[in-house]
Amino acid sequence: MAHDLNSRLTYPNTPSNINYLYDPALNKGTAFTREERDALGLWGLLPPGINTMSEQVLRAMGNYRRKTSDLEKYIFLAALQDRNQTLYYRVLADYLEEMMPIIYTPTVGLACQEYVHIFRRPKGIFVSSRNKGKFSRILKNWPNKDVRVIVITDGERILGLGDLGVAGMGIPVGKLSLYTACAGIHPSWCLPVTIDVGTNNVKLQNDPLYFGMRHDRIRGEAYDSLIEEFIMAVQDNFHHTLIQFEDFGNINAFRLLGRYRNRVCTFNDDIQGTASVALAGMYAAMRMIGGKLVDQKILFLGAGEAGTGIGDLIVKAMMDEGLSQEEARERCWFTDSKGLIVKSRQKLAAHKVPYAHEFEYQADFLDAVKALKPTAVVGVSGQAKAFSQPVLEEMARCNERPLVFALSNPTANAECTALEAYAWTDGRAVFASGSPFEPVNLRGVTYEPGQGNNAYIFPGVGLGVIASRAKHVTDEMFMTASRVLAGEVSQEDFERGSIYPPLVKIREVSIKIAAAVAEVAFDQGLAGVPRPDDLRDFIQSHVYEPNYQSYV
Ligand SMILES: NC(=O)C1=CN([C@@H]2O[C@H](COP(=O)(O)OP(=O)(O)OC[C@H]3O[C@@H](n4cnc5c(N)ncnc54)[C@H](OP(=O)(O)O)[C@@H]3O)[C@@H](O)[C@H]2O)C=CC1
Ligand SMILES: CC(=O)C(=O)O
Ligand SMILES: [Mg+2]
Repeated sequence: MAHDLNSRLTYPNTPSNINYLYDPALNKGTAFTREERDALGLWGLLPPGINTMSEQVLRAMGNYRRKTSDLEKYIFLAALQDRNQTLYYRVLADYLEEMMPIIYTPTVGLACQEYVHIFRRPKGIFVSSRNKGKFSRILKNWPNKDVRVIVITDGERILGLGDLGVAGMGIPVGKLSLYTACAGIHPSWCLPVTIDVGTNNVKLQNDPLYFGMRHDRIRGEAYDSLIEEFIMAVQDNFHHTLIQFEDFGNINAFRLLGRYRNRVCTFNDDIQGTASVALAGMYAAMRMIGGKLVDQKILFLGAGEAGTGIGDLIVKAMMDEGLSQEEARERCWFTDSKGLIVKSRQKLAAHKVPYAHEFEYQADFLDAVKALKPTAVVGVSGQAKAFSQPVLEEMARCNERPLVFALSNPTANAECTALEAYAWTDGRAVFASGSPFEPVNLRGVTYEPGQGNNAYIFPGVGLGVIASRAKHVTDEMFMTASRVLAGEVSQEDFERGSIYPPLVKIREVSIKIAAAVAEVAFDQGLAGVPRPDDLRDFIQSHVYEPNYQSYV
């Protein structure tokens, strides 16, 4: 008997009637039609009335808005995704602006911090040090065989929140929701992965509810061999799968990008996606206030993945505009936790070395601003409030329109708020932030700053790469994405104070980015399919719309 029960519980090749209700990819809930209820044997398992999807959206939104905290809203949406995937993506598509701060930064950060306490059902694949040698077999446990994009984290640098171990899984899950919501990548093509190599977060290790590996982080060769095993397991199991590295610590991120970028189809979102969205912001800012990229002097607070990633792409973009590499690097300055990066500093990490200029060392950021008089400050340090009133006042003193990008996430880690950026620069700052801020009203003027977040980039780049079956992801693709994104910012956006298009346009923008990225793949000889006559139609043919399929 027990055997019979177990075999019934095993997922059959042909879904049984109950699978149509309990498999989120199949479920339509009260929207199953009469004909489907007849054909699938669903009468009696549902209330007799039949709802349209619009009615279901209305119900979902009512329930969502009744939740009194953002974390509760997150849990509601996660449960909806587990229950009825199509409806989940429909409400995201219809209410993206309202839901983005819940499924993504800032609330996803809180959800990761609370992950082991709010956990209901697993999403994605977990591989750990315990499974060494078995990664390929584990990937075979994933029910979808046609996986086109993986977002993987090892949980070491989750937003600006540090090491969250296996609880970092909320990030790949959230990023892949955006792949579908913002670029229409089919949900069944998406696989979130956490590689659990331990955690150095003592609080988590001591939390009785923690369900990750309770040892310190594996480092060195042992770590590298786990990553290598995973990359090879992906090649064994799937074909043409894009692997996005997300929120790895920089102790590993740069090395892994260097090792894999020309071997498989991969990119690091924090290094390259962030670079692309920041460069787009710079291009758009130049359109907004006039001026040339090559005339900017940019001072970064933070010289890690995001910071030097942005620096490296801006250098490439300045070289495109005629500067030598050396001249371009001289326009980018960095401070890290030890102060201004200058030639005299000893033992700099490799990613910082190109930006160690001959200059007097400054320990303090304000002193660095005073000494260098930058046209732009870019915050990618995870340090809340580091763009203090004196810093912003100094920027406003030296610049008619200072560029102030507070890109650190989540909101509580932003280098300054939107209100601070405008208030301390007499409303003259060109401001963007990694996490969203409410519109600011200052002396009768309303500012609606844009979100300088890689979410504007990775879905479109991913779609272009997937559709063209590109072998590798190149810097030219990210630069192209920056140009397309900047070109989508309208005069109306500038007038409300934004250097990014509104989120309601993100799907349309992502599709344009995808077409341009695919074009680069064809031009660079990296595409794995023949060049289509109409790239736009070709991309569109890969786009999933969250509508119910008919089962009869
Ligand atoms: N808006 C967006 O799209 C994105 C935003 N981010 C955000 O950027 C932040 C950093 O991410 P990432 O670059 O990957 O992280 P890293 O850990 O790679 O880099 C952080 C950098 O900040 C520096 N830093 C730390 N404390 C201070 C301080 N007190 N003063 C000056 N610098 C300091 C570190 O210095 P040191 O080198 O000395 O340790 C390091 O250079 C995070 O908050 C993340 O959420 C990241 C990716 C995308
Ligand atoms: C947005 C993002 O990727 C980060 O903050 O890490
Ligand atoms: Mg990230």
